[in-house]
Amino acid sequence: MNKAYLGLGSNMGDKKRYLYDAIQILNHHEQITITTLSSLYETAPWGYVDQDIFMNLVVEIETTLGPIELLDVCQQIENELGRVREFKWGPRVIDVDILIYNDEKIECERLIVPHPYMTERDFVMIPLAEICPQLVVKEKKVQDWAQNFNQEALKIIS
Ligand SMILES: Nc1nc2nc(S)n(CCO)c2c(=O)[nH]1
Repeated sequence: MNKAYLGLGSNMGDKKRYLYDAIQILNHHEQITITTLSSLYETAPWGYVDQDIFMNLVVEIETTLGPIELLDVCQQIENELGRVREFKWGPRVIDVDILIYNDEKIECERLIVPHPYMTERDFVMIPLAEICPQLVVKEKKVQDWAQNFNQEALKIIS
């Protein structure tokens, strides 16, 4: 059995609904079990800032899928929910990123794990610290990475 952490985000349309639908598709996949969900956070856009605020959360899963098979499922979910890639780091109805896969370091054309930008992103590290503060990522505990960010900047929404 493999353990992975996925970062989900949306900043277009009914953001909560898109995130809920993505979680439902993951949970109904016969080779994926959702074991923990972070809270849902309202977050300021990172990377390309001239866009709407995001909603983000992190999901812990157990899966029998390999990393590329899991990536295929994540991309299928994005396609199924209507994601259109207009430009890099632009607005999107849904994003499902693989952040961590076991303790593997993967670097291939389609996939880099741990996610290359994850430790620079409050919208990843703060939800991740909520569910697995002691996990070590890039040789440092998640809780220590999360302390680099202003915890107040992210609002937990119900
Ligand atoms: N707050 C926030 N900013 C973002 N910038 C990009 S790109 N993304 C997409 C992440 O792959 C986000 C995001 O999910 N949340």
